[in-house]
Amino acid sequence: MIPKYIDSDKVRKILTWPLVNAAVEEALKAIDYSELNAANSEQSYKRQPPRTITACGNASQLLLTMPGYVGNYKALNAKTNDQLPCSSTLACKVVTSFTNNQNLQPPLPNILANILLFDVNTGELQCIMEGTQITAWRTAAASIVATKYLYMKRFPQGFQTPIKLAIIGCGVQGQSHALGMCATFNVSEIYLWNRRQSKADSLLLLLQHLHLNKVLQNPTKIFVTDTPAEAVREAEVICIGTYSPHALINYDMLKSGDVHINTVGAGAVHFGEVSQDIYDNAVVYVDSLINARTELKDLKANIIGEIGQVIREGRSAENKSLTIYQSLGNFGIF
Ligand SMILES: NC(=O)C1=CN([C@@H]2O[C@H](COP(=O)(O)OP(=O)(O)OC[C@H]3O[C@@H](n4cnc5c(N)ncnc54)[C@H](OP(=O)(O)O)[C@@H]3O)[C@@H](O)[C@H]2O)C=CC1
Ligand SMILES: O=C([O-])C1=[NH+]CCC1
Repeated sequence: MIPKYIDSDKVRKILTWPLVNAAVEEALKAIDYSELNAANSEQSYKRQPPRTITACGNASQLLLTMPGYVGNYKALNAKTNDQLPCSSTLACKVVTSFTNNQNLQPPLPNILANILLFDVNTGELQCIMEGTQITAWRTAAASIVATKYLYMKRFPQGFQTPIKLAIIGCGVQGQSHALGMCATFNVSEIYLWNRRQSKADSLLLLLQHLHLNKVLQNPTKIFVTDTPAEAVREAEVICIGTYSPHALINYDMLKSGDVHINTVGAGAVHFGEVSQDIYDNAVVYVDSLINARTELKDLKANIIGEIGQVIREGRSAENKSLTIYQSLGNFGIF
């Protein structure tokens, strides 16, 4: 059987922020470190082993494999909301992170992804889905869900609470975080910083265009800053996604009071964009403890647990004004 190929145009057409946010919230909720092997033939269950990271030549060229299995789940028909028959999904996301791609002529994304879907009865490969955009949207959506549960829940207005947002790094991740956050929350001000300012300027123009065309509804004041410190000075929510090998923000730069940080980048080592003194003053939540155990083993931080547990138990984040969502990635299924 020749597997079906779903290209990036087809994938892009079905992505909307409400859809992706809801799917990612479900996926985060389903990650449960404590029940990893609780398979039961009657109930829905999942298996998501740790991902593998293979250096291909040097540490700036990586191959990541992210398998996942969900057994016996009942999805809803997106149009009618009717329950579909019970099904199972076996998938593996395969990602490359080659940090020189942006310098090629023409440039390629540094992060490229494909998602493989298999027949659950025979193991045959059924479908290859272009996953580069899904990765950009999914990662931002996970930060959005983390912001909703770790930050927005602190305020009586909840979702409608106006926020001042900082985007540190305006590459693929910075852009998807800016767009997703503005589409989901009431962002009153957004501060953009990028090492090469031209990318921050382009993101400013894109956001202005989307506001003008009413794709983004809430009015947002948009600023490009000269330094990361200026970008975060007023910010209540900070999204940082770069390949920087050293910290770009430290504790003294942050405003006092409630602040939430989504840190998604840093390349081969999945932390380090944020200084040690920020971790010293924060509580940290992750997407997947099983990956954190290896990938964050050198991070000195108060890691409370998985964001999925906060969602499942409906509890608030620890009573601390500074929270961090440390995003590693890894959804074989989404
Ligand atoms: N947690 C997760 O699930 C995921 C994490 N990631 C991670 O997010 C990060 C960004 O990925 P992506 O947006 O796709 O990559 P891009 O190549 O699109 O963007 C990279 C960004 O990093 C900046 N940058 C690179 N080196 C430095 C440096 N030394 N100091 C400051 N800024 C720097 C670039 O600035 P400039 O434009 O000036 O070069 C650019 O803004 C990576 O670390 C990647 O591994 C990606 C996908 C999923
Ligand atoms: O989950 C993911 O797709 C990735 N995490 C780090 C780089 C890509």
